[in-house]
Amino acid sequence: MSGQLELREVSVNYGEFVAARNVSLSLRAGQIGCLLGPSGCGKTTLLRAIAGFEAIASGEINLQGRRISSSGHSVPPEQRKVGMVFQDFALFPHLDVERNVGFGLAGLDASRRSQRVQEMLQLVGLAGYGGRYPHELSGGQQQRVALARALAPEPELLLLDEPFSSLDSQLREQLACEVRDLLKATGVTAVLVTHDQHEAFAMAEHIALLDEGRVVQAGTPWELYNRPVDEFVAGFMGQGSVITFAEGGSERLARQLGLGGVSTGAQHRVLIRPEAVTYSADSDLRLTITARTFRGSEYLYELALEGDQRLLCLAPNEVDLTVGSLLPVRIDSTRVVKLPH
Ligand SMILES: Nc1ncnc2c1ncn2[C@@H]1O[C@H](COP(=O)(O)OP(=O)(O)OP(=O)(O)O)[C@@H](O)[C@H]1O
Repeated sequence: MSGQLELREVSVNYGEFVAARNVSLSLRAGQIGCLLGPSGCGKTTLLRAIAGFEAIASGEINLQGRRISSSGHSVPPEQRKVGMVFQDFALFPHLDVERNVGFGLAGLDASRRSQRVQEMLQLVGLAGYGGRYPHELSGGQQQRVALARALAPEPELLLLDEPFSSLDSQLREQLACEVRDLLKATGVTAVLVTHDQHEAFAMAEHIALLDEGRVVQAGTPWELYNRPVDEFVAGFMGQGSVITFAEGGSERLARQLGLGGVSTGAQHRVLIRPEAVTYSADSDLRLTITARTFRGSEYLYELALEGDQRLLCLAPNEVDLTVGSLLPVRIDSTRVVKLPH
């Protein structure tokens, strides 16, 4: 049922404007990929190109080894075996849940269709809801119906366009995990579009981070978080401090932080995530607290370094110190990432 997806050097233009430039992405059958990036970076454009709603200017898109898009050639959307789930669910308001889910099953006879609809409702945890109308469901339930409708015709590929962004944040994370498990259970290949790195982390096995139409870095969530290729990736994937070690003054700061081995003498920058900085009562490294935020189980402390630089530290909430006092910390140098110039 599921297909291997390959985008090879795909560019999409709107007139003179290049919305996606030489984008490559490769997903194995059954893998969940993610196009991640800030607003306007070209995510939806690429998803629409994969679905067949947007022509591509160059490159090619292959699904299950079959070329579905290249410059001047495009298999129509309805022949691509691609299912879609949208941000606003896009359910038919005048159809009940059963008829919404069965919408793409016109080719099946009535009993087979009804059986498939029930299977799908069971799969998404909505057995017994078939007679309800969309307005009688919560947002999370509506999105599950949308998912059931998209999966019912057994697509080779499922495309999800910001599927959780209209839901509140707690439900979003819960549903993202549920949907990942569900997709893995069905074995369908999927591409998620989102601007939210937590959603990407919760669902995707492979992420392509885009900026201004280009892939800046592609890899596993772990690689993008822990081994960002530049400051944009580092900042987009999570909190952290980018510390500059200036030429000349670098040795002192590096020694102060216990990062002598990381320092090279020449000017360079490193990324230090908050979890690499731990509260350690007996540490000689004591830094002034400039701000703190309560995070429930932890405080996020902002600490002053020389040259107006800041370091972030996540400390357990029993470490309850006020702004202006000194926080003793240790930095795990193995988790410090050297950034390119
Ligand atoms: N039909 C169109 N005609 C001209 N330009 C367009 C068209 N659709 C999108 N664009 C432009 O292409 C760029 C990429 O848009 P796209 O919708 O793919 O971004 P996105 O990453 O999905 O953004 P968002 O997260 O805000 O939905 C934007 O600069 C947008 O203004």
